[in-house]
Amino acid sequence: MKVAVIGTGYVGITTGVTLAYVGHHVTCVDVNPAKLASLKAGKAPIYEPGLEELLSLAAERLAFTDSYAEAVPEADVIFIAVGTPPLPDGNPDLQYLQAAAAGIGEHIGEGFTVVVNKSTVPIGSGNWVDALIHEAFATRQGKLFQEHLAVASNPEFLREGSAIHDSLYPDRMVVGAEDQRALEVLYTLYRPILEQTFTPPSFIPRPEGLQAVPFIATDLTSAELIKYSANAFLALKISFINEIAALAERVGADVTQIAKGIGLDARIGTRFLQAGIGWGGSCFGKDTAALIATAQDYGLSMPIVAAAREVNYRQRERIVEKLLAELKILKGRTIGLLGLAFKPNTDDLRDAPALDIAHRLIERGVRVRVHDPVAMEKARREHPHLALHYCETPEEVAEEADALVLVTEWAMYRELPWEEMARRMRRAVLVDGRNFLDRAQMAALGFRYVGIGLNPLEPPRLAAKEAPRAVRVEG
Ligand SMILES: NC(=O)c1ccc[n+]([C@@H]2O[C@H](COP(=O)([O-])OP(=O)(O)OC[C@H]3O[C@@H](n4cnc5c(N)ncnc54)[C@H](O)[C@@H]3O)[C@@H](O)[C@H]2O)c1
Ligand SMILES: O=c1ccn([C@@H]2O[C@H](COP(=O)(O)OP(=O)(O)O[C@H]3O[C@H](CO)[C@@H](O)[C@H](O)[C@H]3O)[C@@H](O)[C@H]2O)c(=O)[nH]1
Repeated sequence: MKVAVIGTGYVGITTGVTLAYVGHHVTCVDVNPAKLASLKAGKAPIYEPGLEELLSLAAERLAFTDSYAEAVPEADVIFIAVGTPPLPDGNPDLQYLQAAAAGIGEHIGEGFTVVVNKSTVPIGSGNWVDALIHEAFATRQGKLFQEHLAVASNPEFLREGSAIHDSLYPDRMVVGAEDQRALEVLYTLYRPILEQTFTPPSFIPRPEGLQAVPFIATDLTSAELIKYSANAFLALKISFINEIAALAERVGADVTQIAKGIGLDARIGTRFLQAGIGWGGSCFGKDTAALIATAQDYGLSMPIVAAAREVNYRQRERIVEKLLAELKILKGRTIGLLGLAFKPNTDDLRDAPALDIAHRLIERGVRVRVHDPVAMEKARREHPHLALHYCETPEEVAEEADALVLVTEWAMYRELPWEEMARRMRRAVLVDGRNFLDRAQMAALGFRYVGIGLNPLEPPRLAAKEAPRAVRVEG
């Protein structure tokens, strides 16, 4: 099929590249000339594992342009994947969506076209996009008949850092539409993924046992609300375990044991119960705020979602409190942050806890040294006024530091020469904001190790002779 993708951010470029990889002809449109130049040169404009390799494998079926006139008229399916960043009142800024819909309306072709909203948008946006396309078309050449256009919602659930994996092997595919033809076109478009008939790229293998992806066909409004509900639920799962972590610390329990103890109940599930600094990134904060704002428009409050936000943002201040408890005075101290990106395997800094914590420390008179394996250049560019001391290596961050905070659990931080790091520091205080490192090992190396919700005592272990009777879960 011929596909156009409007917007080549994390979602747009992943959608474009994976659809081209499974056999479709895709033209990606963006208004950012730097992104287009990079993509045309075969370079990924973002750090996303596997993206550049897939760009190269699918190159002959991919084109990049800033022209709607080039991409839209011939397309059978047009995806909208522009940003919907938050406004100060929590509502998403829809100006990019509006511009995309207008651009599509001005250039849409004569054949039947499905316009698919992949951006995360407020309830009712599908109908709004439909109206905008008709309006823009009308200014050009009169009435656009309903038989030429169907608008669908196809929310995206990919995670940054594993975007290609999540797009090739999604847990489910959700499509909402009022027009059955749209559902059929999208089923056909996604068939290679739904039925897993494509040959997996060697560097992102198919998960064992995956044979087919559930296809959820629903109405537009439900599809839009599914996206917000999924993100809100995941966000509150993390906030829940962080709330328990705070209590665990007070009573001398261990949150990692609690997460395991509740998570193995299949109704709860072990994933997204990792206590720590809390969530950041471009989606959870924005989407929980948007859900609350939408509910308000309909005269409802969302106390559970609001509480999840409150708990989350409190976690960042708790790091400062832990540093204060260790160092007593913060003014004049040097503190090193390991990791800037909001999670590993991405260079995304949107709502990154590291930047927020750095800001809070600088306000209290701390000198902040930072390291991140991929996000430093972006941080310099996007936050020129934040007075950070960027270090080329983690060892440099440790130099004369009064404390280190591990903010992002990059795999490389496990392998650091921690003994040497401790020697370089003025005080070997280590706040592990992700409970990522081996606390016993760190203590043995001379660190004062502070985690999130951890019992400083090692838990007792079952004697080995008891093991054969039951499945042992340890670690
Ligand atoms: N990032 C994620 O992990 C993720 C996952 C699921 C859903 N989403 C949702 O998907 C949407 C896109 O998110 P993102 O992170 O990819 O955004 P992004 O900011 O990375 O990318 C948006 C792109 O759209 C381009 N753009 C803006 N206006 C345009 C226009 N009029 N025409 C063409 N291009 C235009 C921008 O230049 C940019 O390249 C958002 O609604 C987001 O909530 C994001
Ligand atoms: O147990 C956990 C799991 C995650 N996090 C944090 O939560 C944030 C979000 O992580 P993750 O969900 O892996 O990354 P995103 O790329 O933000 O993906 C989320 O947001 C996307 C945008 O809407 C959705 O598409 C995805 O399904 C949804 O997982 C990060 O700061 C993580 O450090 C935790 O603190 N504890």
